[in-house]
Amino acid sequence: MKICVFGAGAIGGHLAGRLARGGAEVSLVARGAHLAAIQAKGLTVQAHDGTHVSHPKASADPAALGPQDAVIVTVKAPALPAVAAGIAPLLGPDTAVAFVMNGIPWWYFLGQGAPKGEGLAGLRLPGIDPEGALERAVGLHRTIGGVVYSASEVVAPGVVHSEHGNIRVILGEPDGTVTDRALAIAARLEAGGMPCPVTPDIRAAVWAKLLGNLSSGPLCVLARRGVRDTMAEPVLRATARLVAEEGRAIAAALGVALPVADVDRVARSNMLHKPSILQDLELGRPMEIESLFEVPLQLARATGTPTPQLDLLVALAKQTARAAGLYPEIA
Ligand SMILES: NC(=O)C1=CN([C@@H]2O[C@H](COP(=O)(O)OP(=O)(O)OC[C@H]3O[C@@H](n4cnc5c(N)ncnc54)[C@H](OP(=O)(O)O)[C@@H]3O)[C@@H](O)[C@H]2O)C=CC1
Ligand SMILES: CC(C)(CO)C(=O)C(=O)O
Repeated sequence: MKICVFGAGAIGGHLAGRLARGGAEVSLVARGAHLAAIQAKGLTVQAHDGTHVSHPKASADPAALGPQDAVIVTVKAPALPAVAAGIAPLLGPDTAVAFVMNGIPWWYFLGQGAPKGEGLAGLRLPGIDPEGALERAVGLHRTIGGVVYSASEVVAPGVVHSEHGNIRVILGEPDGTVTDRALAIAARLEAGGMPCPVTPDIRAAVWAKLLGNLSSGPLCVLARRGVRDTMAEPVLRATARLVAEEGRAIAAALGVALPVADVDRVARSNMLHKPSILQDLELGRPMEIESLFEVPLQLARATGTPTPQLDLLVALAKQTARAAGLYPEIA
């Protein structure tokens, strides 16, 4: 099975390594020093189950890789317009495109399985897919939703480190059907050591993961410390739980009933890992503020859900991003 990972940084690198181990004909789109290192020395993935080096075909130019059976998109959300502009050469008539990323995805309100509430059905999210470029370039018919649990970082060009063994990808079609194409990608990931259930309710999986990003992201950005160090301050751990509860309330208002256990899980999180949004701040890279924080808050407003903790923390996180030149100033 030919699978291309578009944006093979921390997560994409980890997945590409797993796919290679699982016997897929894997290629990747990357750039800069990371690409040069992969081309020269291969892709190294350091994980709980060992260090694995693979040699996938790698290019900055999708045209050099050609049509695929599946593409897995693992860029940060601000890079999605570039994916829209560049993905065409990877697409054949039946190519599936799985978006395995954090945050509210561009397709959330589209298609059969989407929320039907007033003002929500068919809602486009221009903060995530400006001018619908991705929807046009990929289309809902190709799209598979994805969520990933893997605390990962590019620790040197060509080298991805993943912190713990509690890893998994969850795939799901936006319309809730369990398709052969999703199962085929999942089988390749599983063969490479990445558990990969295919769910009929990918929107619930999106929110269950997002609770973690909401509860730890803004606080770690403000503290500029990893999860464990940030949450060592008891008030901040208590706040993380309140924020997760607010996220759960937004999800509920959209028809996604998450168990309290999801709040418990994220409120207990004790990983050393610096959330990827903090990695971006520290490295001066565009931050995923829209898909992780802003859109959830817009949905809170649209559904009349109070989110006082999140309002304050996201406002402060945005100011931090602005001070670093990584988020637009208020006009
Ligand atoms: N890191 C983590 O622990 C986790 C991250 N996630 C989510 O996974 C997604 C990916 O995050 P992560 O892997 O950390 O991000 P990274 O920044 O590490 O990886 C994205 C990669 O895509 C590359 N890229 C972006 N645009 C292009 C382009 N046009 N052409 C070629 N390469 C491109 C980037 O290159 P460059 O660096 O040059 O911009 C980078 O190497 C995000 O949604 C994130 O929130 C989810 C769970 C955990
Ligand atoms: C912190 C973590 C692992 C989970 O919330 C994450 O998703 C990220 O680094 O972006």
